[in-house]
Amino acid sequence: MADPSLLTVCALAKSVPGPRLLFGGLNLAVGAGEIVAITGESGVGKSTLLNILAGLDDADGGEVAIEGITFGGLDETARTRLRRERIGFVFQAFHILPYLTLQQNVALPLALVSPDAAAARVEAKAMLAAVGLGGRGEGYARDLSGGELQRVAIARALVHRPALILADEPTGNLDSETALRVLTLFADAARERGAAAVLVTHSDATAAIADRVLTLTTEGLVERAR
Ligand SMILES: Nc1ncnc2c1ncn2[C@@H]1O[C@H](COP(=O)(O)OP(=O)(O)OP(=O)(O)O)[C@@H](O)[C@H]1O
Repeated sequence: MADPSLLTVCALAKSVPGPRLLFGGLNLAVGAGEIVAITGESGVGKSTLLNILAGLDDADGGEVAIEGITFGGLDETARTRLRRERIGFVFQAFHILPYLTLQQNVALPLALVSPDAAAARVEAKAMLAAVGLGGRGEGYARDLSGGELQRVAIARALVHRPALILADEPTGNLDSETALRVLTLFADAARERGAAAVLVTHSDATAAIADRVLTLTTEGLVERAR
């Protein structure tokens, strides 16, 4: 049985201007080593939920705790630090910085928490190779396809071995073989070093590596029979 304390979400509520309720009374517990997939119709609020879990957006009510630490009790500096050190985030729009090389982009999470630039370079290089982009580290985002950018984003989210991985449609731009390759990285992070992962997805292959598949509704997350 997984330890339910890595990510706990209690009575979370969020509305957007309209006003329209995206969700209310949302509860979730994700243990170390557990992978949860979240599905739901377009516009239902999956990306908004992920942003709240990462402390990038505020809920209207409820609480999110990572390893027992609630975002609500932290100032902006402490929030940023928790996010940098403990979370790896794959954004739907990737957000690869155009003025840094790909290797520098991937090394960024390490550079922000450790002064050892040489070690960060080595780890970034290895991570790029792991997503099938070995030898491309000196290139820039402008030269990459959507699927390649997505893989750089995944390498950057995993390089600092975060306790919590949050990924928004992480295989949306990938062919099935490449998708399987990156999904193995998520699965390895969970099984080998006890990371917890929340993956927003429409893909059956991604749902297949998850321990639970949940559907987002206005009443919260509903477990899907498998
Ligand atoms: N700041 C905002 N102002 C108004 N509406 C917003 C705001 N932020 C989000 N929304 C709306 O909230 C809804 C949920 O958006 P969100 O991106 O979370 O959905 P999603 O489930 O991830 O969708 P998709 O699967 O298409 O990516 C959308 O209808 C969006 O237009």
